[in-house]
Amino acid sequence: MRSKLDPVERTVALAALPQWSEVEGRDAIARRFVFKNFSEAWGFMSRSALIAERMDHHPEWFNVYKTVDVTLSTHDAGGVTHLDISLAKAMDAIAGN
Ligand SMILES: C[C@H](O)[C@H](O)[C@H]1CNC2=NC(N)=NC(=O)C2=N1
Repeated sequence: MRSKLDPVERTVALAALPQWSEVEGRDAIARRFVFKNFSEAWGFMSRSALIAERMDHHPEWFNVYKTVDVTLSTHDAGGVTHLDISLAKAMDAIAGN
């Protein structure tokens, strides 16, 4: 779980996450979530935080009003692992897409 995905695993995993993209110059994936207002954005962050804590795997994120920019990478592994893919899927589900 905490080892980097091989190139084939990575291609397959990212194909299932069309809203996420590779980060330039870093082994990480990122997505922007835009909600109706701050309350919706904060609700998303609260729910995501509970999942992240349960997974012991935490997002890097930046919130301004109704926008949440999320970057996922496994620091221990120095890149994208199955934990990032799982958390990305969970965050998509929480956001409803
Ligand atoms: C001790 C604890 O398990 C580690 O520090 C966990 C916590 N959350 C983490 N989150 C992320 N994104 N990467 C990690 O390597 C990581 N490591």
